[in-house]
Amino acid sequence: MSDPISVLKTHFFVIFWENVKQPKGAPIETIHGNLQGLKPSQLKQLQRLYHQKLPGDRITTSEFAQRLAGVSTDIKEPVCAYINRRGQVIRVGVGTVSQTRIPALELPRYGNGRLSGIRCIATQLKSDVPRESVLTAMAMQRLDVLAILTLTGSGFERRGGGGTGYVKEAYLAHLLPQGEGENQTQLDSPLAPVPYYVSSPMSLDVLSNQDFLDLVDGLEAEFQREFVALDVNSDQDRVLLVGVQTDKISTQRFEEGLAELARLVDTAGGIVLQTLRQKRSRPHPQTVVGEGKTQEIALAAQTLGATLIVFDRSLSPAQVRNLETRIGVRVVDRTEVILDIFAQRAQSGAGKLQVELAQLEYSLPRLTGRGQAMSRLGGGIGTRGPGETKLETERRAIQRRIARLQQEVNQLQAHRARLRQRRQRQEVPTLAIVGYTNAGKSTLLNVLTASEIYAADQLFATLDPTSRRLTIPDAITEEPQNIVITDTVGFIHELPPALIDAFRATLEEVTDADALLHLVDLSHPAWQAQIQSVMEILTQMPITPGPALLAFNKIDSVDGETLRFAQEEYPQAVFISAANALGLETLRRRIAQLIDYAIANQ
Ligand SMILES: Nc1nc2c(ncn2[C@@H]2O[C@H](COP(=O)(O)OP(=O)(O)OP(=O)(O)O)[C@@H](O)[C@H]2O)c(=O)[nH]1
Ligand SMILES: [Mg+2]
Repeated sequence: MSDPISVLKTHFFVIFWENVKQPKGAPIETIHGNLQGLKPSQLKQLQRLYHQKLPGDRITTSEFAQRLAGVSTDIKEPVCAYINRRGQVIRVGVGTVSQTRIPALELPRYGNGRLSGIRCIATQLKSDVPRESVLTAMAMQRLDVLAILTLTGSGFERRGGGGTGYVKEAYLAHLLPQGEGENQTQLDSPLAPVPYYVSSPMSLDVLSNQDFLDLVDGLEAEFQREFVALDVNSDQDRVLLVGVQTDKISTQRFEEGLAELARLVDTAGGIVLQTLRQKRSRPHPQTVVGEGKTQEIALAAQTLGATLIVFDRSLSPAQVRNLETRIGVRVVDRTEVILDIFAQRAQSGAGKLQVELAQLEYSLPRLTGRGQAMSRLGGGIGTRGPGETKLETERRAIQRRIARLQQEVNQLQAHRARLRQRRQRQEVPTLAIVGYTNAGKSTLLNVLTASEIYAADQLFATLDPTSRRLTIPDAITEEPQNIVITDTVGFIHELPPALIDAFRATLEEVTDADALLHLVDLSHPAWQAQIQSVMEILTQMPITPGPALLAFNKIDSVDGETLRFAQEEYPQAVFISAANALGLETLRRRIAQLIDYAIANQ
């Protein structure tokens, strides 16, 4: 249970379980697509396609193609047959390739080093060149090949059985490897068209004499080579970011949010392959983005071999489920990425405790939500079973664990309170450094107190508060006096509530301090929004913290204009560079004045 990921795994197992249980009772010879108006005899004919077995080394035989074209001509609808590498027909559907395609979650997951191992033979009523949507459907399924048969409109049954004359011509289509060098550009650009090959029309004879194995082996070797060239580290998540810009948010703010999300993913150890954006007046209730965008994400995930989709906003459990079903890749929101970073960073027992609590609190309503969604569908056959029971047990186990962890956090809180009380009895004033993550708080504490606590160009480098003694000249007498200065966990825009709750023992170091030093990274393009976020989080704290001094850091990498602007806007602030020890004497003096003021006004 110490591994919080196991909770999520169970969660995903449940999703998967529900998806596979349905086909169980259904007949194997299901005909997919629109069956309206079909006669029983026509349905039989379609079902008989399942009895065909094709040779493994041919795309199709003439006989199979004619039979498929015959049914299609009879029902005046396109028909698709999907065939695996063993030559078995695994799916038959009435409609185009995009209408009959295999749902993402039912596709074997080969990653983009391989094709899906399934080919499709499809009929097309008109003789036109295959349409874009058909080729997109091919790419989304990573089909081995797609053969499209155009129809003559008539034909006849031979005396010995089997039809002839139904197929007019054939097109052969398949995905193409990207070619060297192009990969890189595709990663940064908005979704480049997926490269594919479409033959000119050929006779059915030529198509059925093509060597299928040769073609597919050649393609896969090429895909594999490119995949290896991408230097894919199997431990790292390959990530697509998805941003939804609603009316409420400016383009600049939206882009800053996406840039921060990319850094979060990077810090968590993922590789961002591509960012997809959509403008909507409000998120789609079921899938956040619209149907077209969902398809685009699925296609990009298939082509780029993504293993994770990260959304820039909170997702409801139902939205996650809907998206995962459509895209076929794990979907998480921003909060989960932040929780994951915290889980990786937590070093001390207290830190680990708080992270686990936060993760459980985040996942609990999601498990519950799932239970409610299932019961809303009504009880009865097929709804009972290990899924629901397991979920209930799991939920209760998590609740018990949360209660126990909360108790431990309470003890931690009491312990920290006793430490602070002892300091207060000795009447040592306390100062807490707060600020947006990566502002330079730990670096400042190090340079002020000659310490060596961990500071790094990462988000959430610090999780546990660290206190050090700092000697500063008294504001009036200039006599050296000791205060305690505490480095704290960084804040972030829209801090997940589960984190605020779980880290309250740590955050109390902030609320209990005599005064605050609010450090701002002036070199960050979004520094103003970051000040705003920190202020908002501070006002949400149960106890209002003491007076605060604003300090702008990293002035060494700030242009003159920004510096002048900030000085005009915040004339009371201090301007420093912690890394280059600039402005520290002024800072010490101002801290002394602040402490003096805070004590006098208590
Ligand atoms: N250029 C410049 N970089 C700085 C300065 N101060 C800190 N940094 C860099 O900023 C990065 C973040 O510093 P930290 O001290 O870890 O920041 P923090 O606020 O403690 O961050 P978290 O603990 O992650 O919230 C590090 O790479 C520092 O080297 C500065 O004055 N100038
Ligand atoms: Mg830090």
